[in-house]
Parts: sequence; C-alpha cells; structure tokens
Amino acid sequence: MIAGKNNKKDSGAASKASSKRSLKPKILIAEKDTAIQGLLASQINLQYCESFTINDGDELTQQLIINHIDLLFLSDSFIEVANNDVHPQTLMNKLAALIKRIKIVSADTRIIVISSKSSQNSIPGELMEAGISDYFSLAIGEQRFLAAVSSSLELLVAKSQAKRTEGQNFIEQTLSSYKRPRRKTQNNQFINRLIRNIPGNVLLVDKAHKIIVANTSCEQFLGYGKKALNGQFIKDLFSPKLYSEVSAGLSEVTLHSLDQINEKDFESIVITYKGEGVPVRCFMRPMQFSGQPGYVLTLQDITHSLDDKASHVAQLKWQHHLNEFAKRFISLPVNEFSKVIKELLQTSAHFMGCERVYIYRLDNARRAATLSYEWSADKETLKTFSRNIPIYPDASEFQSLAECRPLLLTPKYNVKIKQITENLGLSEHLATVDAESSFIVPLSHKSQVYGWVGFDIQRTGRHWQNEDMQNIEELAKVINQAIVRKKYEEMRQSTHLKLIETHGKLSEQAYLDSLTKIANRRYFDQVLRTEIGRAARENSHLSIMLCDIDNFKDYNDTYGHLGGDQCLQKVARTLESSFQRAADFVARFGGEEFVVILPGLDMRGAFEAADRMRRLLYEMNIPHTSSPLGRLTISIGLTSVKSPAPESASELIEKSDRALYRAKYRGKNRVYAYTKKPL
Ligand SMILES: Nc1nc2c(ncn2[C@@H]2O[C@H](COP(=O)(O)OP(=O)(O)OP(=O)(O)O)[C@@H](O)[C@H]2O)c(=O)[nH]1
Repeated sequence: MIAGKNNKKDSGAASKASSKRSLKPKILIAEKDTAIQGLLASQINLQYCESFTINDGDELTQQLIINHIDLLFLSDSFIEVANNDVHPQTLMNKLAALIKRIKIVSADTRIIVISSKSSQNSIPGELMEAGISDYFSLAIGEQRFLAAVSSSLELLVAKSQAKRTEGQNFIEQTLSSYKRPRRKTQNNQFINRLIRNIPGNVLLVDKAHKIIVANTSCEQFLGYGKKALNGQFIKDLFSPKLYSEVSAGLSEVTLHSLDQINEKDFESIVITYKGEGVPVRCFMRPMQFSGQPGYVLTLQDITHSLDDKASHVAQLKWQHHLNEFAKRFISLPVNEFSKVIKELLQTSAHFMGCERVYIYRLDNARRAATLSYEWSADKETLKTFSRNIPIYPDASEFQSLAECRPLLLTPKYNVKIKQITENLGLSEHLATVDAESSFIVPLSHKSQVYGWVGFDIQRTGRHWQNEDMQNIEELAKVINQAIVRKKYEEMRQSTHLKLIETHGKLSEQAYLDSLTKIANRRYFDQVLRTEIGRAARENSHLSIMLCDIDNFKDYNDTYGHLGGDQCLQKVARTLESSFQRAADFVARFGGEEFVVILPGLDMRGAFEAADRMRRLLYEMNIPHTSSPLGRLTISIGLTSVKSPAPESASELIEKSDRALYRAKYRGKNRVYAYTKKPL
C-alpha cells in the first residue's frame, strides 16, 4: 500500500511516458524594461540556449509549464505595485511570495532575480529562503551585470552538458571500461564492488525480474539495509498498477536481442521499506551481465516540494562558489595562481564533504602523471599517496580519461605487480590510503587530456550522489580554464622577456619611450604582430585599447609643457600598474595617446578592463581646471577580434582609433567599442 502525500499519483497519471525535450537549456526573461531585455538577450544569444520573453505576469505560469524553463530571469519591475513609492520591504515580500508560487509550479527552475530598484548586492534573506539561485542588482554597472549573467549562463550550459554524460551513460561507460575477470564468481564480485559506489540510485535487474545488486545510494533511498535488496523481486518495489512498464521492459529482454531494445524513461512510484510511495523517474537500459541479458534501472527521486530546499540551497552555494573563483581567475596574476587553486580545492572539498581532492598533470611525453595540487584532511595521505604515477597508454583507466570521460575508481586490494599495467595504478593507491572510492574528471585542452581532478571519499557513511558528478564536472571546467589561461600567460611572459633579452640593454632606447619609460610605438608594433599570430593560431580573442587624454592641449596651456610631461608620466605609470596580467602590454602610442594590448580578452572583458581604467583615472582626481569636469579624464576606443588575420595589425589600430573618435564625439571621459554602425 502506498502511503503519504504521494498517494494521489497512484492514478496511472504518474506512469505516463515523458515527452522528448531539447537538450538546450531554456531561459525565460520576465522583464518589462526593453533595454534590460536586450542586454539579457545579447548574452543568451552567445550561449547554447533557447530563450523566451514575457511582459505580462499572467503568462508566467503558462510559460514555465509549457516550456519546461530551466532558468528564469525575474525582474523586480515585474511585481505590480500600487505606486512607485511602495516600501522596499513590501516589494521584497511580494517578490518572495511570487518566487514561492513559481517553485510550487516549477520546482526545478533556477531563478535569478534582477533588481532595478535596490542597490543591495548580497542576496536578500527572504529571497534566498524562497529558493532563488542568484540576485543581481543593476547598480553593479552594466558590464559587471553582463559578466554575471554570462557566467550564470555558462554554468547552466555546462551543467546541461554534464547531464548528458550522467546516469545511464556513465554507468555503462564505467562498467565497459573495466576489463572483467574471466571467472563468473569473480565477475559478480567485480560488478558488485563497482556498482555499489556509483552515484544515483542504481539497480541491476536480471530477466527473471530479480535484483542482482542495488547500490548503496539506492539502499539508503529506499530505506533498506546493506545488501538487503540483492536477490529480491523488483516487482516488490512497485505498486502492482505501476509495475506494468518495468515488467514489459523485462519481458522484452527475453524476446529480443539487446540492440533491438530501446532504453525506457518513464515516471512511476516506488515503495520504500517503510511502505511509503516516492515518485521517481525510472531509466531502464538493457545490458548484459555475466552473459545474461538484463536491465540497469536508475531511480531518480522527483519529489518536487519544499523538501528539496536544503539541496537547492547547497546547489545555489556551490554555483556561487564556482562563479566567484571563475571571476577571480580571469584577472589573476600568475604568481597568485597556486594560492587560489589550493583555496579552490580546499573549499570545494569542504562543500563536497570529501577528504581529499587533487589535480594530476601528465608530462609532455604522457608517460607519467605528477601530483600538482592537493588538499587533504589527513596529512598522512600526503606521505603515502604516490606523487608520480607511471602511465600505460593501453591501461583501461587511462583510456577513459583519454576519451574525456569521468571515471569512478574503487580500491583494488591484493593486486599483483604485473596487473598494474592494466590500469593507472590509482585503484591500488586508493587501497593504500584506505579510500572508499574516487571520482576522477579529466582536464583537457583542444581535446587532449593533460591531467585530471579527483575527489576521494575515505570516511564511511558518505556516498556519491547524482549531483556530485555534475558538481565535479563544473569544478573541473573552472580549473581547466584557469590552468589553460595560466599556461598562456606564462608563454607570453617568456616571449616578452626573450624580446627584451634579444635586443639587450643597448637597444633599450630603441624600445622604450624616453619620457614615460614604457614601451614605445616600435616595440608595440612588434608585440602586436606576435600577439596577432598567437591569437590566430590558438583561435583566441585579442583586444586593443587606444587611450587618449581629454583636452590635453588645454592642460599644456594651463600647466605648461613640463606639467604636461609629468602628467603623461603619471598616466603611463597608472596604466602599467593597472594591467597586471603577464599578457597585457602597455605602450605609448604617440603624443598624449597610449595603447594597451589585451590578449585572451573578448570585447566584454576588454570593455570591463577599459572602463575600470577610465574610472580609476577619474577617481585619482588629477586637477585640470580648464577641462569641463575640473579633473583629468581619458577617452578609450576599443576593438576586439577572435582569431585575427595575420596582416590585420593596421586594421585593428584603425578600428580602435575610430572607436576613440566616437568616444570623444559623444562627450569624452568614456569607453567606446568599435562597431560597424555609422555615427
Ligand atoms: N607636454 C607634452 N605635450 C605633448 C606631448 N606630445 C603631445 N603633446 C600635446 O598634446 C596635445 C594634444 O592636443 P590635441 O590633439 O588637440 O588633443 P586634446 O587637446 O587632448 O583634445 P581631445 O583629444 O579632443 O580631448 C598637443 O597640444 C600636443 O602638443 C608631450 O610629449 N609632452
């Protein structure tokens, strides 16, 4: 008998087959201001997503249900209030109430609130309580707002991509990537050990409708003791009315060959040990075990209610945590990289409740992997765990990584030395550190694996959950971007140093501007050509910033030519100290113009950097009495390209110059990015 709140689902409606959905994340914009609508759409269009816009509150519920929205941008301007003077707390309460209503209709939709009315930057408590995923105030400025929107979207897309390798695919890949022992008893032991650590609620069912093995997570989910489900009939887990779909699937494997049978994906209700019904989505994938056909059955809990709140809040914090680090890595100087990576590993291990997290890097010849970074709760691990692992390219474990697939490892005890060549030796090491299991996600660049991130579980009682795999893949993405960026920065740094070395001190004059002691136009031309070549080879972005001091003629007239010279020196020093990334290159372009090369930054990133620069100089408040603002300001023209043509140096400069002209034309003290639009 199914008891409790889910009874009403036992009407047959729950067993309907799920409709096919596109894998593109779906985004709904609930915003009345067309300018903000446009800003959001501009970021969404850059991602692999589908978006919808509504202007009317009545359409909200309908859209959420019909389109299975993954992410909702909800503006506080959407809340109807009697007049504009309404108390901010009343507005907040109304917003929280609306979010709670949305969560009832569409529990899985992530909600990001956009506030045009409040300048508060942290997430208001009542909205967090109601279940939002993030909160952006437009007061943070347009560029930072766009960057925040973009990183949320990137994470959403990464998550949806991670989902594709989740669950069944992962189980199948994990099982097939291991070389099975020959003897049947050994085979069963092997499957048992492997399946028990797999995340999600997994059951292996044979054609006689019997459970071969249930994993630990599934036992916990259904409230059964250790191995208590093994050998039981699967029908005992379903109410009779809802068993038909499972039963039909199992009959198929006795009648057809496995490749003729499709996977099954349907909703049903399972009965726990205590007799309670829990709505689940069932995924059935036909598979061969010990030479016999059967099914891998995964049960995904779909109890959509406020019960999910704790995990929702945890998920929200995780996303926030990754976002923060992703933003920090963008402008991080190379010498701070190790410190921040270690911080990321430690905080991530705490989040995940794991005892050890580490990054291994392959050497250039791919013959060995070396431990690059590690955080461990138990310092003893550092001594015992191998820092250098020999790589056997044919090893099954390495094959998984080389194909960019995540890997689940369980310890291998009592191994003979010669067997080690069949794997990376990682499983043996797990045994030596007494780990329960490890999740390993490859790090790759241009489809080449160069290392991996791994999490160990050493403490008993913690089991992998479905979200864990997704979370680790998202973390690996952030680490990957950071490592690749660091590599490029280092390469550039050495190129610049080499240039200086080659030309030596004797030609310092030829390369440095005598007044400001920063690179001169000639040096700039050389570096620009090198960076264009690199961006073309690496298919990466390159941005150029042309900065011009506003009303500098008047400055000279007011403070004299010497005063003008000192001012140029001050601006040059400010520019040099502001662009800290090793790749950034600042030069005097001529007269009162400076130029900055920003490799790897796209238009958005470059715009942010340029505007930060403009503001910094404005805030320095250098007196300029004959300027309308009474202080020194600069105007900046910007252009950005991806994978430029080798001969495009003059074109890039010309475009930056045109953008600079527009910045001046529009009133100075501003940044203008080059577009094809006429003035
Ligand atoms: N002190 C000093 N002045 C320089 C140097 N090189 C160029 N200048 C001066 O910079 C001034 C540039 O003036 P303009 O090109 O008219 O531009 P502006 O007055 O800044 O006007 P906008 O660019 O439209 O804001 C000229 O007066 C140049 O003499 C230099 O090395 N030292």
